[in-house]
Amino acid sequence: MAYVIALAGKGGTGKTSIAALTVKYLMEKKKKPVLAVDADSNSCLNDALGVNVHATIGQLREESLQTIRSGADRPGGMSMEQLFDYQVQQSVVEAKGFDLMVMGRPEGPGCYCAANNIIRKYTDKLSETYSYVVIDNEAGMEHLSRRTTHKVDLLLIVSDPTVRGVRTAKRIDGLVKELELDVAKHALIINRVSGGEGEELRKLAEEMGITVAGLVPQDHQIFEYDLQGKGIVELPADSIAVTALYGILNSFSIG
Ligand SMILES: Nc1ncnc2c1ncn2[C@@H]1O[C@H](COP(=O)(O)OP(=O)(O)OP(=O)(O)O)[C@@H](O)[C@H]1O
Repeated sequence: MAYVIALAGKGGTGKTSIAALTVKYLMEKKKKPVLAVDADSNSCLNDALGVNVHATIGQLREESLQTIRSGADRPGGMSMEQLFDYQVQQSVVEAKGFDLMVMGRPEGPGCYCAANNIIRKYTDKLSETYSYVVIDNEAGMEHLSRRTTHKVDLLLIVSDPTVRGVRTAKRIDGLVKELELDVAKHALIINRVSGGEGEELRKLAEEMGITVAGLVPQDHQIFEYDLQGKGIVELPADSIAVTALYGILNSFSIG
């Protein structure tokens, strides 16, 4: 069974960037198959990973529904479920060192939940094939209550370096307990820290009863890579964000 790391946090905190750098860490340090799952319809994990996506779960679901409605023949007489399983396997982007599955932007009533259920089912199914799964979750908290991520070894909650950010993180932290989610460990990363505020926010978070995993600094190289359209998985080892995050991840005993 894979070791599952999920990322949560409100939009714009750098959750997707931390997810991509976590994939980079696992590829470099563990050298075993990694599955990245973009379960956030608003984020672009593929850009951070520097790969193109040809089909999302949302699109595949739409296509399958159309096949059912049109009564068209299915290849090899496959059942609808077999066809969809096959398509999902085909949609997984195979990159150097990791694979990627994307939820996309499901349209129409009920589609969001359906796509979420599909992604959950396939994450479970595929987690038997991979040693590590990294899930970039929906921004905000409602996804946790939908239990997109039901077996999670490590949940990293990402906050920006603001008091409001830490308070939002506290709400997410509280939900983990309240909803009795299947999360073995959870901790906060304060991202984009550029000065003394990081330590003050760490203190505030700890006073609120949140476990702080560590601080990741504001890194100009991330901006440069974004500007050049390069995936941040290519960041060099001397990147200050990479160094800080690797230190944080080393502190967890990731199997
Ligand atoms: N440590 C960092 N240093 C510099 N820039 C960063 C850092 N972390 C993230 N960023 C930048 O902040 C912006 C938001 O990051 P990202 O897209 O990862 O956030 P997000 O929380 O996933 O947001 P959303 O859910 O809206 O996509 C991006 O432009 C990203 O390049």
